[in-house]
Amino acid sequence: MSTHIGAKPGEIAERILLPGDPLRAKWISENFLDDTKCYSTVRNVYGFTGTYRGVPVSVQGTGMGMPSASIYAHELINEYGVQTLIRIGSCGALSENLQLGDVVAAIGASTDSAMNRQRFDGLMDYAPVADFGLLRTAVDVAAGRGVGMSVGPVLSTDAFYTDRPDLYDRLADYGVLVVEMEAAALYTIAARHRARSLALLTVSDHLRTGERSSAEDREQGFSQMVEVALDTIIT
Ligand SMILES: O=P(O)(O)O[C@H]1O[C@H](CO)[C@@H](O)[C@H]1O
Ligand SMILES: O=c1cc[nH]c(=O)[nH]1
Repeated sequence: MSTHIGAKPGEIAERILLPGDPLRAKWISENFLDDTKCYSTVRNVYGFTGTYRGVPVSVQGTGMGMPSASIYAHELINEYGVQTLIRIGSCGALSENLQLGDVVAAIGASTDSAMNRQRFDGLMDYAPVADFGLLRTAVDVAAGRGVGMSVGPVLSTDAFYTDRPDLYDRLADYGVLVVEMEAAALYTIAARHRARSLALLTVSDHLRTGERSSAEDREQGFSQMVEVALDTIIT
């Protein structure tokens, strides 16, 4: 058992999906994986291992925000030997070209978080990016499934509720498609420890139109993204 995960050695697969919402992890384990076992209920942030098309795959909730997601990414890689991590999250659209339910693959993640500023002594702006091989596979898988997945940069923010929407507008001017709260930390930690990571996101809110998905949709409405993530992670 690590500090925040209750699994015994060997109970977590080398391939893992990472939703923020622990109940999304449970829904995925019940509806997409076979032979599942819950390996952790610590803090009610559930983790499960099962198989997908015969390949062992785990799914672990990470909570909301980069400090929480960083703890899970760090312990999964360093204490359980996880090598491939795909975040499957919800996000808010900044681009007018996106609609609720659209899937986005994050090629890179800008951030307002101080975590990497501290990591590099405030002297460097590190550019957190997706693993190219995983991204390429996800693009192929989405195309094969007829899922119109957008690929582009995202914002990983510390604040779900922002006082500075003008800065979101400016980032959108620079091509940032959506806002979420974890990808930058996941990409940074995976790179640091030589693991592979990718963030796939489904648009749950639209910051231009004000549309919002229900809590139930955020928990159980992301089948297309989950299927793309699972086909990608076993390839
Ligand atoms: O749906 P999840 O994966 O939690 O992701 C998004 O939803 C949460 C905010 O509602 C943040 O964690 C954000 O990144
Ligand atoms: O607007 C949104 C929606 C989901 N997640 C976010 O971080 N922001």
